[in-house]
Amino acid sequence: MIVTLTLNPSLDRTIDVDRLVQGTMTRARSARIDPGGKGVNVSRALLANRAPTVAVVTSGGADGEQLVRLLEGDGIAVHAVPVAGRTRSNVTIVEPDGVVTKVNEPGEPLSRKELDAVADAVLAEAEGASWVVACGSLPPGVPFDIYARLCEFFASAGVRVAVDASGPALPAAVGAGPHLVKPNRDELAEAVGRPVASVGDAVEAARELRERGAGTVLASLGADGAVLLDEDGVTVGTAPVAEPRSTVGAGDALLAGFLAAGARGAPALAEGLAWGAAAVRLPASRMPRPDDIRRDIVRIDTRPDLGRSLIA
Ligand SMILES: Nc1ncnc2c1ncn2[C@@H]1O[C@H](COP(=O)(O)OP(=O)(O)O)[C@@H](O)[C@H]1O
Ligand SMILES: O=P(O)(O)OC[C@H]1O[C@](O)(COP(=O)(O)O)[C@@H](O)[C@@H]1O
Repeated sequence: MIVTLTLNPSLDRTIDVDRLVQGTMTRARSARIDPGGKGVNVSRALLANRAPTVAVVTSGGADGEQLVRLLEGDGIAVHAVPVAGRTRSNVTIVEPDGVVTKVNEPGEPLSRKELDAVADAVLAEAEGASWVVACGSLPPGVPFDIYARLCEFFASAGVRVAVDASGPALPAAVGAGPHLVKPNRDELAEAVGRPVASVGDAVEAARELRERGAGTVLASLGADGAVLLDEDGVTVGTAPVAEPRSTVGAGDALLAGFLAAGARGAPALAEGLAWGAAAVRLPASRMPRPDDIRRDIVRIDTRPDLGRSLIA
């Protein structure tokens, strides 16, 4: 069982337009709503591939109720913690040439009591779980070391913790010794305070995060695939997609595939890459099902070309 935690979930609104011109009124061609937030997406991808999971989410107002309804409608086990603040909406605007514009709301603050209720929910669900996966941005005012505290707590309880965080929450969590972190290229660069322009830069940055406390670093590099650094060493992989449709949630699909496949070494990296590539071929934040996943396109390299520049 994999428990995901999304403190700042969302209703993901994807709007297709012919052309977006800033400062003008644009009529949409179509629109859809998906349940969103990084942990939520990890649970959606796991369930779509019949891996047992439960999603712990906060839920506020009518939008929070809709989020829970959508998840339950998909058959996902949800542990919703009611909160006073409204669940946010994140908007993705897609143009026919694939240009994507995203606006993520900050979300609303959580009270001390609400945070305690979330902690109780995670604790209850984590009984007997293989992983707790804490993902996504933190609502305003939530302490940046909350994921770090989660790592420290579960280290003594014997449950592995994976963290997908940005900003100061990532280095704080790394220092608390998580079993796994999944930064993307920007998050990796911010965490080490230098640019990541090549595969070698990504490997060096991942190495630094391991030295600071992370057990495994799964660094996602968009179209350049991913770098895995764990106790077995460095593995780099790619899974090219000729015509990407939507990269929203691709990192979440990568992480879900990696965890579902055992979270270790080249086989898990290959599975994660296959799920990530499948997500990129699907519209909006649709998570891949078994029929969408092609493992034949994955290329794994245990002796990577460290000098290879990443796509700008
Ligand atoms: N344009 C793309 N072509 C092929 N695969 C992609 C593309 N963008 C993302 N992916 C896949 O999705 C994974 C996650 O994407 P990335 O953008 O790094 O993460 P995040 O969504 O967390 O920002 C990548 O490691 C890769 O496997
Ligand atoms: O918590 P954040 O960083 O605002 O991100 C939330 C957004 O991330 C997503 O989970 C997409 O994830 P990716 O960043 O992997 O594309 C959306 O469903 C959601 O709207």
